[in-house]
Amino acid sequence: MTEILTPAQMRATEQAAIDSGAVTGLALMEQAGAATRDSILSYWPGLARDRAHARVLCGPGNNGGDGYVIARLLMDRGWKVQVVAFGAPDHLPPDARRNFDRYEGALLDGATAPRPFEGDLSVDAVFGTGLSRPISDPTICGWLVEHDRFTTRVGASVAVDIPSGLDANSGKVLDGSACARSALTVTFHRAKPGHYLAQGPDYCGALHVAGIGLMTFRLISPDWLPDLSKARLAHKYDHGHALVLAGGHGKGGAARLCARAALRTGAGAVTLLCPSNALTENASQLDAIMLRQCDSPEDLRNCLADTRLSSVCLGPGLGLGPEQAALVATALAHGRGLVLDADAITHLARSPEMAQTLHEGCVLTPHAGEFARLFPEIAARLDAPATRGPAYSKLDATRDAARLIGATVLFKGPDTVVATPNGQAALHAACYDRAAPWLATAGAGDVLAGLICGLLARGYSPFHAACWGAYLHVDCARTFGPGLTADDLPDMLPRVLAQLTVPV
Ligand SMILES: NC(=O)C1=CN([C@@H]2O[C@H](COP(=O)(O)OP(=O)(O)OC[C@H]3O[C@@H](n4cnc5c(N)ncnc54)[C@H](O)[C@@H]3O)[C@@H](O)[C@H]2O)[C@@H](O)CC1
Ligand SMILES: [K+]
Repeated sequence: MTEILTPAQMRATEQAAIDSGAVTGLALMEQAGAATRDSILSYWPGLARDRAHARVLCGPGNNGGDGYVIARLLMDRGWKVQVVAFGAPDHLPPDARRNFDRYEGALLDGATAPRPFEGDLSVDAVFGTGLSRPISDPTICGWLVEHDRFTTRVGASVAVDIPSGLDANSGKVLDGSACARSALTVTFHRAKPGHYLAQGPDYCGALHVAGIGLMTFRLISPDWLPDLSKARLAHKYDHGHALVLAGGHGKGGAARLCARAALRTGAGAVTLLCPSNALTENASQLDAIMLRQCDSPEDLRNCLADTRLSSVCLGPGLGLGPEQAALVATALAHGRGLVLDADAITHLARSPEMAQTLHEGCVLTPHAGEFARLFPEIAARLDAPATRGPAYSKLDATRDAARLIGATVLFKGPDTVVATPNGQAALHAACYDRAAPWLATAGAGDVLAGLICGLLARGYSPFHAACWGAYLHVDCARTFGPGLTADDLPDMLPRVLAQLTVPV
């Protein structure tokens, strides 16, 4: 399903992101310009090679501001660029004005008579979603006619956000307005109705929808999950190798639950690492899962030297002593996909230096208590009574935590929120038709950590592994139903996966 936003919804999304402090209008404009440049270079690879000559028509608003960014970025690549500027610079909105000032190339006043362009690429950044009335200014109309002719004659032309003169809401050319066709339209974040309705497709040419770093927040739903089947001819290590660290003698149950879940997600191999005093205990309870001794950070380093290892999980039943803290530090130094749960989170909370070594490959899976230990100020803000709307939410808290710590955070609960350091976020709410009250059972969290570790091993991103792990976790619980214990969860995965995947 591809979501479409009306221009008003798009403006509200941008404004909300700016108001939240997550991004500035200037940063969005820079991203919009960079995304357009990237689309140009990928759509016309020949131009990318040849250091082409571009003309950019820049309007009096923020669409024009995008145009100034594009002009600068193409010049940075060695292109020859000419901007045709409409409207007085002093009347440009602030972000567009900043980019007008940063552009140091050739500039032609848009009030001069329109002339044909003999270069390689023409860019229409005259009006975007701010178009509110027909374009009637004869000189602007003349320049748009030139752009339209260039599209027919040369072919390499781009509309920024929407062809100027086209209404982004209806796809209609405003009555009596000039409107220029382009070969390619690059719009931002989401397509608008006008790209698809009425005359829209005819004027847009091809359509690229480019991300500009706007935060999104989605519900984790089955239509979002990938086909988790295994490739027919693949080798086991093609599906990754997960490593799970276990605690000492008598403490291995949590790690075994975690390892079983990781293997059931389809990871090619799972190895449990444990101290020598726990080898017998674990050996007597594991078959498909490999077992290896680990009594020191040196042992862990040796193990991590195997390049086939694609993810690691630490925390369930690990222990809170200094030896285990050293293991967490060693795993973090290795930079692989890493799930940090339970005791590993406590080690991070105790050592700000260690927390600083977290990286983008890490997923932290705190429950509310662990979250409060790791992020006391954020937790206090979340726990404070909501006296005014909009009140600080679990979504806000998880996003702030992920940004602060520089890793993906999955904040557990019946309402589980996943967020990344760049503000991407998703929610899995085990309520309504997804309620899973039997999931409130000892060891369920260890299984979740294992699911995420297995998906990381298979090559999914930390964000997706966390989101899909949360979804599978609840599906397993719902599939088993009443009487569920954590041991049952991994054994439910085959049934859950069979419903999600295309049978081979
Ligand atoms: N708001 C944001 O944060 C972002 C906006 N972006 C760009 O900004 C565009 C929207 O910018 P604006 O809202 O400044 O609007 P536009 O740049 O589309 O239009 C500028 C202004 O021209 C005036 N105008 C409308 N119709 C006219 C006409 N027929 N003749 C003469 N003047 C007319 C209006 O006062 C309008 O505000 C988007 O399409 C997109 O390209 C991007 O930079 C991404 C971030
Ligand atoms: K435009």
